[in-house]
Amino acid sequence: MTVSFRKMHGLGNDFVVVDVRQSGVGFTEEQVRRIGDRRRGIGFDQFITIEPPRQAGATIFMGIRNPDGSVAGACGNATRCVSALLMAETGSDAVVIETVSGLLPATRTTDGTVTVDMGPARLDWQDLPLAEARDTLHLGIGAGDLHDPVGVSMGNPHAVFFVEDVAAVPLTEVGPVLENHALFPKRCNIEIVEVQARDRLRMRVWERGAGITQACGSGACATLVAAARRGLADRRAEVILDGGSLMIEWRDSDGHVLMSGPTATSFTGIFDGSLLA
Ligand SMILES: N[C@@H](CCC[C@H](N)C(=O)O)C(=O)O
Repeated sequence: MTVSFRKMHGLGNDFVVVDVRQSGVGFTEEQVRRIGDRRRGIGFDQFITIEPPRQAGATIFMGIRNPDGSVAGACGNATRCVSALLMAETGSDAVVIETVSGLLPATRTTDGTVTVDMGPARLDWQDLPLAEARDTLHLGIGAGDLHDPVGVSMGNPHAVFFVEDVAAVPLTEVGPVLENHALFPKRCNIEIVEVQARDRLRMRVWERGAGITQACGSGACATLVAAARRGLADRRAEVILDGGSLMIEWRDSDGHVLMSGPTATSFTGIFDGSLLA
């Protein structure tokens, strides 16, 4: 059996996308790790499966896995990429992506930008989850010069640290320490953020199960929410990541977070048998 895939990215946050709606093919944790090897496999920040929908109203179900094989509850950049694929397939400018965290409606504008309703920001300590009850506005932990992040769940956990200069933070050192902090029983995505203006935030990310990536859509959403909660930003802002910018809005009426940005396909291919053995 041949299995084809598509390599996509959103601002350099890259994905192997496999459509298993017809074949029903499944991938073990070991296979995902092998495909994720950037020298011996293909390499990706997230491995994405397009599956038949499980809930009424959804166009497809999207499975999300990190290079270490772990399952993730949200991936903003992949949601835009998969939405663009389905829009091309259906000819519609509106689709609904289902994940383990819920239904995410997406729309496309004439310039090709895709906007995803990432759902409500979840702010209770159980939502992340944390190991114990704490106010998510002040988690009170730290590493190196980083201290006291804001906790936000966008269907996956984020801890957002505010700093003077994102370039000065040794993210490869503090990232793994904070990702695996005892306060996070399911580990955590770590964002460091420099507030440049009330509508412009510069962010770098250490992703759970992936390490430093060029962009993290759910992390950009968590960043805006955290900055607004701390009174540092308005409810709509540009979030500038290593790979480019996303526009993020935390809607007043229902607390949903809207993320807008580009999508791209790099190439398509067919898995060699040895990767799936
Ligand atoms: N790159 C993603 C987030 C991917 C999942 C994350 N590493 C996790 O484990 O929660 C995005 O664009 O949101």
